[in-house]
Amino acid sequence: MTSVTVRVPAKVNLQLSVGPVRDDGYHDLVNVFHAVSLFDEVTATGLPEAAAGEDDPMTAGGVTVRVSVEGESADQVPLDATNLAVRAAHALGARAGRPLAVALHIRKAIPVAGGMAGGSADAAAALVACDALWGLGLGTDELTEIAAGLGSDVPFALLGGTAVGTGRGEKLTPLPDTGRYHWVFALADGGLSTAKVYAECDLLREATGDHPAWPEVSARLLAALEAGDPKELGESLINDLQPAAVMLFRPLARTLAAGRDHGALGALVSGSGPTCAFLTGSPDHAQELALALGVADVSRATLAAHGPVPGATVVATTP
Ligand SMILES: C[C@](O)(CO)[C@H](O)COP(=O)(O)OP(=O)(O)OC[C@H]1O[C@@H](n2ccc(N)nc2=O)[C@H](O)[C@@H]1O
Ligand SMILES: Nc1ncnc2c1ncn2[C@@H]1O[C@H](COP(=O)(O)OP(=O)(O)OP(=O)(O)O)[C@@H](O)[C@H]1O
Repeated sequence: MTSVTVRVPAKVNLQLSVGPVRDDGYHDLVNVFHAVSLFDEVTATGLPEAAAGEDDPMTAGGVTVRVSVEGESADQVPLDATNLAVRAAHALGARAGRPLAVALHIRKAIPVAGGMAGGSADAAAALVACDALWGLGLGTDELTEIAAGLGSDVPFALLGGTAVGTGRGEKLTPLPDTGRYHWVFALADGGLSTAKVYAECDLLREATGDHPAWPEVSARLLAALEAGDPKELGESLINDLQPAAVMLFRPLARTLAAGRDHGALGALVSGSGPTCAFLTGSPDHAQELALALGVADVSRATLAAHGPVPGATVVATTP
């Protein structure tokens, strides 16, 4: 094979309950992930191994990676070895034990630094694409282990669907697919740093003397998912990071209010934000809400999407 293309979804968090800070600086979570039909694509193309050279900043452990990006906010995506897809290829290639070289091309549709795990998605896609390109044949367990080392959200981007994440979000239990949910996402002008939003959450809790309880999965949310009931689901959505995201990005309060005023069944900040997510009852309802939010001028752009959808999947190969 000379090239492999993988499609990978964005996520929204149906429940993000943030527990106490751990000794390693991360927070224990209950994180109900939901993959939605907003996709990045990563194409991995083999390069002659002669491209590899240890003095090249894009070479690590005998693996040389080139990266290019097009699409949504492509200018904000790093093109050096900090790119999460590059880090994924380096981590995977290290398991091959032979010199390798690959070009990664990323087509972005997931907003950058938007709380929808776009970088994590690209890392997961790069793992799947390079595993196929290099014929490594690593199993799900091994890929998931490498994914968890790259970031807390990366294992879910491999899995997709709807799943409960515990630990720092990397330990996953899939939930059965019982419904199809129609979402509208309001994209913000700018991004938020995930680490800063967690830090702000800690500060707010300190200021209010609010000690977080050990997080537990919401029984109401699980029942809503089991019943496939969007109205119940809308009323069960939880994001403990929302107050912190709104504090750091004040216009979000207006965006969320506009969604509720225009009939969303549920409205919340997606993960660490600043994208806002609105649950609707049907594709038509989603289109109407997207239009109304556009007219209200409370976001940079609106996108309709549905979930759940599968995780990182090979969509094309070139022999
Ligand atoms: C907000 C979420 O997107 C919700 O799914 C995730 O919890 C963040 O996942 P991610 O972007 O993959 O985050 P990582 O790259 O693992 O960590 C980035 C930073 O977020 C904070 N972080 C992340 C996950 C976690 N359980 N506790 C944390 O405190 C830490 O400051 C960490 O340094
Ligand atoms: N492939 C990539 N795509 C987007 N951003 C990347 C990528 N690799 C590294 N980054 C860096 O990571 C930062 C966070 O980007 P990302 O789009 O993953 O944020 P996010 O969606 O808020 O993350 P999460 O929801 O997982 O917390 C960006 O500001 C960018 O500098």
